[in-house]
Amino acid sequence: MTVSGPLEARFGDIQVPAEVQRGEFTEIPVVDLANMASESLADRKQVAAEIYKVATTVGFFYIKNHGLPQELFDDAEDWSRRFFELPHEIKMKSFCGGRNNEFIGYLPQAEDLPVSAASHLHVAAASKVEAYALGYENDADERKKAGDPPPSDPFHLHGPNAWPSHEELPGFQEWQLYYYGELLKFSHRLTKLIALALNLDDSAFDHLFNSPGSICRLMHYLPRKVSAGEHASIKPHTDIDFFTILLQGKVPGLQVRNRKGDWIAAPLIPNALVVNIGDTLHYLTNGIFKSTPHRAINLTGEQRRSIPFFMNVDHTATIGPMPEFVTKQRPAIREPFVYGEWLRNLMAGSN
Ligand SMILES: O=C(O)CCC(=O)C(=O)O
Ligand SMILES: [Fe+2]
Repeated sequence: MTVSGPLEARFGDIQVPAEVQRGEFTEIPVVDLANMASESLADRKQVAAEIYKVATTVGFFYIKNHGLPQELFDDAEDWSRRFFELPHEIKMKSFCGGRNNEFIGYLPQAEDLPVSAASHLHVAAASKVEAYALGYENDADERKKAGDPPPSDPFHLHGPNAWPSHEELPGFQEWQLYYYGELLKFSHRLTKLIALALNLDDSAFDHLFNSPGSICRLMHYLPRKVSAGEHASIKPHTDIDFFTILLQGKVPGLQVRNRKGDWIAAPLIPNALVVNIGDTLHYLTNGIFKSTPHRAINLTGEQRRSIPFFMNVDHTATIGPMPEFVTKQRPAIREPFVYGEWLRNLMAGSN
């Protein structure tokens, strides 16, 4: 792995206005990925340079010409609608509470949460928002063959996924695995572009994604009236993952906070997806890539269906500032930690 030239110099070189370099952006930039799969390394590096620019300043960007077919996303919205239209009792059969990995399964809106649910679920549940999340399975990973052993799981964070049965929603499981698999494949390619953006070998992150803890989440925001002083549907947060690829669907609602504290709306751009850098990549790059706070709010009077795909590293991966990004001027921002252990603590509410 090599980094050519001091990073501070690279950072200083980027052609963006000073206020954007300070994180005071007023819109979410768009990166054109048309050359992502070019045979020419120079072409790929040009796209990577764009990513470097936006990941070090805004931390959020749209991707267009990503090569994923619109049909994939139209189908996804349709399946999401069908899932959330199921009766409450059926959705509750996949309830995330009390499972090994409480990030997986169905999380009802706060109003419908069982009183007995653990307190951290009450914190996570939002008013007028329900969600359903799928975790990693070999079956969704094109690199795995039939008979391959399941991922090693020392932290008991992998599966099993919670599905509505074939009778309850025929075709849903198959679609979920397919969609997850397509997003996982694409995300792998994006990790390579990100490695290039950081002047690393494009395989530099491959070892972190053998059986990744990635999660595909269907989200359903019901229409709601927000009275004075009330806040967003999904509260301000940063994502804890490597990066997130978000399908906003047909209804906007995402807002991103700049470093002045202004909330910048992320409008819908046809056929574009939103990517944001998560805390894991922020730590790996020793803070060079920004994990930016955001929230979502649905004030349209319509139902909103978004689908974030959280690209996570392996639960067994050790995460910490890579030596390439640690200098005397930029000391390590945190100690290395094991990702799955950190998630476990998060679930226990102690991080
Ligand atoms: O629904 C959205 O637009 C964003 C959701 C989000 O930020 C999240 O689930 O982490
Ligand atoms: Fe998020």
